[in-house]
Amino acid sequence: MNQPDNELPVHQYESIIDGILNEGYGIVDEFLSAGEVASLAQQLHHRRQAGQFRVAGIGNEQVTVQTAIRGDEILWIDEATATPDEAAFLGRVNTFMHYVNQTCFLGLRDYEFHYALYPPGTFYKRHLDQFRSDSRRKLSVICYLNADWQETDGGQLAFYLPQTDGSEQLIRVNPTGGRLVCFESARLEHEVLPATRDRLSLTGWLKTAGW
Ligand SMILES: O=C(O)CCC(=O)C(=O)O
Ligand SMILES: [Fe+2]
Repeated sequence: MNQPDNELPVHQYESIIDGILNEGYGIVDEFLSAGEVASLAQQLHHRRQAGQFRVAGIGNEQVTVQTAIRGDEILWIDEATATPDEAAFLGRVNTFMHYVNQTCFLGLRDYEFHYALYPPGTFYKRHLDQFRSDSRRKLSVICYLNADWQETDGGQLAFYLPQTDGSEQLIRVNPTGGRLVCFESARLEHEVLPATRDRLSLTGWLKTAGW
């Protein structure tokens, strides 16, 4: 998955940044190839079968589990125990983060990522990703690991885009394998709709330094 500098997918980075600036969110397809999606999905399942996943919580410390708000199971990726594919994914995100810093001056320094699996019927109600006590989260990044996702499978990511007249526009994005979605963590309210099959992703945040 490592790419030499002269082959960086700069066009992908540019279209993500353009999307965030112009629409409030950026999307690129094929951030990961079908083969990469398949191997990361396999590693997710392997780790889940090994009992490494936990029901996700709400808030910084992930202490409160409230399935009426969110029903996904997650596993934070630890660089020390990452598989080569996981490390390569993080390396790619790191390259994107540095590109964003050079072009947008956001001062991003760090990132954190977890696998997420939403079993059928589970969801994540409308929310913002930046918690009161952690303003370091600047950009939310989600990369989907679902082969052959169909519209009828549900599980869309819904964005609530504020309009100048005070109304909201609802945008629905399918969690198509290989697709990467990125938006400002403090600004864009969003929701995960229930699906009829397992919904897999790598979700994370690009963060500034400090507290
Ligand atoms: O999986 C998604 O599409 C979004 C997940 C999300 O909103 C979150 O984990 O905060
Ligand atoms: Fe979120």
